[in-house]
Amino acid sequence: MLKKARGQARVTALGAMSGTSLDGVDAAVIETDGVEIFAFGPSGYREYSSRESGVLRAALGRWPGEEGVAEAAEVVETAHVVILEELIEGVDIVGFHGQTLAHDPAGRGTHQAGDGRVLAEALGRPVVWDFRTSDVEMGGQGAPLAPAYHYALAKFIKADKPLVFLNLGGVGNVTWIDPAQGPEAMLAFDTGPANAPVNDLVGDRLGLACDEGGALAAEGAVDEAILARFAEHRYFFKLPPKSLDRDDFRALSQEVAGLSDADAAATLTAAVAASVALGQEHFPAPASRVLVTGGGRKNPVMMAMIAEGLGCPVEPVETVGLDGDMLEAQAFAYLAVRVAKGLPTSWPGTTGVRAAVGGGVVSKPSKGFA
Ligand SMILES: Nc1ncnc2c1ncn2[C@@H]1O[C@H](COP(=O)(O)OP(=O)(O)OP(=O)(O)O)[C@@H](O)[C@H]1O
Ligand SMILES: CC(=O)N[C@H]1[C@@H]2OC[C@@H](O2)[C@@H](O)[C@@H]1O[C@H](C)C(=O)O
Repeated sequence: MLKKARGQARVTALGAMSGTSLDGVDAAVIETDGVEIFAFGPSGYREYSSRESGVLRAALGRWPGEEGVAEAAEVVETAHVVILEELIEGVDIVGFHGQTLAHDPAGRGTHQAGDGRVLAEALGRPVVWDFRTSDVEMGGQGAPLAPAYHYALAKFIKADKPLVFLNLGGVGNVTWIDPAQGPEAMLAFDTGPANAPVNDLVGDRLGLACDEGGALAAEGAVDEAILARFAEHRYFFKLPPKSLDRDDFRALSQEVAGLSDADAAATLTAAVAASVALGQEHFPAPASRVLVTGGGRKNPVMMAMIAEGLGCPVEPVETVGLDGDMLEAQAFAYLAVRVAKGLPTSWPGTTGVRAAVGGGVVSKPSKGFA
């Protein structure tokens, strides 16, 4: 049902994100006209079982048609239907990101597992999906896409000075925003690895899902020689926009293989902070603050190391009343509405695309939802 607000069609949108941490599906409702955010609605989380995350992990780096991909897509679709059905009441449109299995914008493209048509049928709602492909086809990186939403959030919190949103998921990404200018003035890019290498380390060595509270890293010493070599990686010298695949920094994980558990965790955590510090060199002007979203904001060791490398306050998005667990799911709800309205979802400054583009495919259920 469409409601009228401030002369614009106000849409209730449900977004879902299955991130590079491979831990589960976040889903969240927002109300928006595709420009302004009017309200935040309910949200939910569906964790992947160890079997499911194993299926996804086994399909990492694979492309459509390759072994294990159909099974991964089924896992993604099934998990999404479970959590989205819980939140679907009153929802007009769904934004479905899917699970990135491979990302190679300069080569084979970008691959998110999960078919939006399956979800449209199961949920009886229009589903917007495949958000990244057309951006890549138009010369963009296909990522990050959250900047459009970050811009709306900057307006929502009434920011008046340049600020940065930093997402610490499996991979890190930043959006630099000058609220005095339009979205085309944003600069966004993936900073480097975030939680994925730490998760892989503690998973492989200790059977843990993550370094809870950064406790292991806190006990260790950073290997400065490994960190210095990491900072020489050619990625950091590339001008943004630029993006990463989950495992593009495999060499770093191999380098810490000879360290103790604690020293390896400390070094991988310091590498996250070093990438953010190197990233800030690219900002068009200094940021007044960095607002952190994603699971890494719950790691105080990671947060302290990042703050040390930046010259401004580094705070979780909760400081300004936002939900850092659901922000990306909200972003795909917001992007779905933008796609449905023919508004751009990325710009030359956010993905390097040749011109502002609205990516995404809209799939409608075969049986009537107007
Ligand atoms: N309490 C905590 N202590 C330490 N780390 C944590 C904590 N909570 C979450 N994390 C880290 O955050 C990760 C989840 O982050 P998030 O949900 O933002 O990732 P994602 O959405 O999968 O990733 P992406 O943004 O790359 O798509 C966990 O896998 C873990 O590494
Ligand atoms: C290809 C892909 O899925 N990239 C993700 C990943 O996870 C974080 C970072 O790398 C970011 O570029 C992106 O996700 C967020 C939601 C984005 O597009 O903004």
